[in-house]
This record gives sequence, structure tokens and C-alpha cells, in this order.
Amino acid sequence: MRIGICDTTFARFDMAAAAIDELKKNAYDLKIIRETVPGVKDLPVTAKILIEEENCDIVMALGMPGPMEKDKMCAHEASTGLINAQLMTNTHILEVFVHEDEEEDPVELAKLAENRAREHAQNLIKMMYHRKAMRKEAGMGMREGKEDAGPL
Ligand SMILES: Cc1nc2c(=O)[nH]c(=O)nc-2n(C[C@H](O)[C@H](O)[C@H](O)CO)c1C
Repeated sequence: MRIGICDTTFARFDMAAAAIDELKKNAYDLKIIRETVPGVKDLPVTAKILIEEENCDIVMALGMPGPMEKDKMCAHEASTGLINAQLMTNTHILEVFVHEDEEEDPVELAKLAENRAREHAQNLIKMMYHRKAMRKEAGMGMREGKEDAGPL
């Protein structure tokens, strides 16, 4: 299994390291290919290159949009790009974004970034190895990085 990881220097936390650690703890036949780029708008092409040129079976794209309006616009553009890259390649790219203004306290923001990266890595494992486990969570209000919302 070849897993692509792309992340940014703009982010203020090394989410890729957390995701890679989580993947290695939960799966064994992994080859992880990591590319770091400046920011979220560089992630779509990087993910597509990981799929098409590095033959990755799935990709995690990790980034941190800043708090300004222009940052949120940037994140939206990046998300659209990531969706296009998935459709063009018929390959999942898990978008793992932590917005800098999701938490006031930098300690809490770091915890959120770590947890969200790890929980998306766990999702990747389920998607690639344990699809039944994913199915069991349908409609359960699952969230990554914070408390699950839970089912209605
Ligand atoms: C405004 C802006 N905001 C962000 C951001 O919030 N998070 C991020 O990761 N990158 C941002 N960037 C940089 C772009 O994503 C990209 O790196 C540059 O436009 C170079 O292609 C830009 C230009």
C-alpha cells in the first residue's frame, strides 16, 4: 500500500508527522511518500503528482488556513482543487485542514491539529483495510479532532 502525504510550511504544527506516526502504528505494509509545499493552494497538484507519478493508492493533504478572510478564500480554492484532483484521478485525497482560528489558545490549537491528523489517519486505515468498520460508523456523527457529535 502506497500512501501519499502532502503538507505545508504555512502550517504552524507538523500534522504530517502525527499522521505518519498514526499510520505506522496501525498498518504494516505501508510505503509512505511525503512532499512538503509552501501552502494549501499547492496541495492539489502535489496530491495529483503523488497519485499519478508516485502511484499512491490514497493521499492525505494537510494544511492550516490562517484566520483572515483571504486565508479562508484560499482554503476554499484549495478544497475545490483537491476535489478536482480526486475526480481526475478517481483516488481519495483526504483533506485535513485545521483553521488557525478554530482555537484561541495555541496549546489547544496544537492538540486539535494533532488529534485531527491522527483521526484522519485512522479513517484512512479503515477506508483501505477495514471498510466494514467504516460502514459501522455510518450516521454516527463522527468528527475528527474534537468530540464526536454522535447520532440523533
Ligand atoms: C492568503 C494565503 N493564505 C494561506 C493560508 O491561510 N494557508 C496556506 O497554507 N497558504 C496560504 N497562502 C499561500 C498559498 O496556499 C500558496 O502557498 C501560495 O499562493 C503559493 O502557491 C496564501 C496566499
